[in-house]
Amino acid sequence: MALAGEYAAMCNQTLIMTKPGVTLKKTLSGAPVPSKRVCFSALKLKNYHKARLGVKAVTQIEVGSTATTEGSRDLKGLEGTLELDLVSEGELREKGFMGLRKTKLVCTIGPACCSLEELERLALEGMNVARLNMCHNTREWHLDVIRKIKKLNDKGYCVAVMIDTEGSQINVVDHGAPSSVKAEDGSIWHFTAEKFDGSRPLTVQASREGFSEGDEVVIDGGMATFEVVEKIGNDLRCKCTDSGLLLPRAKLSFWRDGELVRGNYELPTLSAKDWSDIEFGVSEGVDFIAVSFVKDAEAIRHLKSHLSTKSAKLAKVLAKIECVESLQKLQEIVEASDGVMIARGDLGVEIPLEQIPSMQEKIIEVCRHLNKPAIVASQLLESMIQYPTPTRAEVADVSEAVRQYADAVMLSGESAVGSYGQKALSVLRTTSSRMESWGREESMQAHLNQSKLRLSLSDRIAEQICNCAAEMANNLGLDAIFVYTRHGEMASLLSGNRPNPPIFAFTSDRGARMALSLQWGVTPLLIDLSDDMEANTEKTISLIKTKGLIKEGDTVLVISDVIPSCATQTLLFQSIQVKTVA
Ligand SMILES: Nc1ncnc2c1ncn2[C@@H]1O[C@H](COP(=O)(O)OP(=O)(O)O)[C@@H](O)[C@H]1O
Ligand SMILES: C=C(OP(=O)(O)O)C(=O)O
Ligand SMILES: [K+]
Ligand SMILES: [Mg+2]
Repeated sequence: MALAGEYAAMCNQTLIMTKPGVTLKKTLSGAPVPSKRVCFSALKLKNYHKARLGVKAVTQIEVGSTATTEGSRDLKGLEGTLELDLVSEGELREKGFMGLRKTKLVCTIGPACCSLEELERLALEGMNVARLNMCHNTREWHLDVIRKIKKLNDKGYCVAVMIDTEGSQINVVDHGAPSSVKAEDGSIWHFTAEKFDGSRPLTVQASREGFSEGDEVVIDGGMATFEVVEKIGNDLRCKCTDSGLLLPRAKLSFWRDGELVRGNYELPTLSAKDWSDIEFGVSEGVDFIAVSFVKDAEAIRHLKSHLSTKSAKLAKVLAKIECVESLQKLQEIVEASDGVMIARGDLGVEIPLEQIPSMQEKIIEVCRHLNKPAIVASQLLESMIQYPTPTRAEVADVSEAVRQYADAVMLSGESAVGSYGQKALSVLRTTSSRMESWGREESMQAHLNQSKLRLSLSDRIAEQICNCAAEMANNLGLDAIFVYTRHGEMASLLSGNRPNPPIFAFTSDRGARMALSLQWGVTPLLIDLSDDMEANTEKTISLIKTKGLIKEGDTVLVISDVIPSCATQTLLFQSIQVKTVA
């Protein structure tokens, strides 16, 4: 009764309420819809001639056996097309509803996987999002990859594109060798911002003003360490104090008296190059923009408001959590963004490595509560850059991210430059699928409810619907959840409950479909939605049945948050129904 009471008190709208189990008679376009008694909630609202009664919001909770494909309704006008990607369709045919993988897979694209054939192999292997790290390679190269992915999507794949900004970091630009070089203990190196001609050159980006003698220079979070022995103008003369490898684009951090020197973070979150890369990404219609070294919510808000003036299709903005400031302002950053990447590479430079697993779990949990996807990134299968099998520890790391309910896991060098990118992706896929099914078998996924973080009534109703829907779907052992959603909001909200059955999100918005590629457990499908929810449901079930993907006796839970376009602006139609395919 809580929902009904709250609803009536706060909304002051006309409501139709009956006792539990009593069904209001109604017709929808003249078609009788049989409904059964359901011991589910004290509230049972029906879509009851809302226009006549002046009802602004209708919540319908209905459980019934409905002849969905044949018989009860005139299917004229219900023909249409349904875009389900090739890979999900194959997975569904082969393994059934419960075989659909929940954890999404992101691959960094680099020279090792940028041909059309290689990209297609990754798509077939389950890549949901292709990441382009703007730190590397040319504009033309990135453009070529984006165009190839569009080509694959035209063939029936559904791969979203993410660009990842370079951000303000100090990188090795040139260390005088084509690949990695070893720095020996006690050897002397020069760090310069200029092209350097002398011996042991190390050309690094950004100015090192403010750094002083005695500072420690740490390469790639500990691959090698140097001490600044002398400042010569704007250059630094450094002695290697801990030998190790210098990779071509290694990252540098400066430490003084055991504390990180924040000099490089005084640079803006988005540099002129980042803005130019973002313009490029927007003009190419990328789906996600991941912002490096986010320090507060302001940079994210600024970028989002900039994007909203740019084009109709809004790229989603992901905040990379990779510095201490982003941990300190985690909540506000997650709230402002459309999701996060837990960028463990740089994060591991800033906080002790042993803190990363617990920090990762905390970030994922904050994201789940705020209904934002979280990607776990960096070094998941690092050894596979060189070797065809992962270490046991790497497999355990991937499993842990899945157990923590990350929305997605990501490959970096493993796919970009590694010799076994496709195999690494297959390891991610099989490891996450196994962990997911084990979680279900052991009932570890029971009832992850949304907490009441949302403030508006309609948001809280949506949240309650998702809580109920997930609980019903799990308890009743339903086959699938169908969500009808214009902007993807309801589907992503439901994903937060991490229900057992797969979530099929039907949307007529291409951008919303792509954005859902990153959301745990959601298979996004493109379809024309009408204002008639019954018609939408019947049309989709009919089309899926025609494809042979759903059969008589399968049970689906149907949820909608579609706002009919013909209705008043404020009219909301939110419902839960259980349908048995006839
Ligand atoms: N577009 C690209 N072109 C060339 N090399 C790339 C590209 N993207 C990634 N790489 C390589 O893959 C490695 C891992 O990728 P990533 O984790 O994105 O970068 P980084 O190590 O710079 O943080 C990079 O160090 C770089 O060597
Ligand atoms: C993913 C990361 O960011 P980038 O590769 O851009 O440094 C990271 O630091 O882990
Ligand atoms: K980057
Ligand atoms: Mg980083």
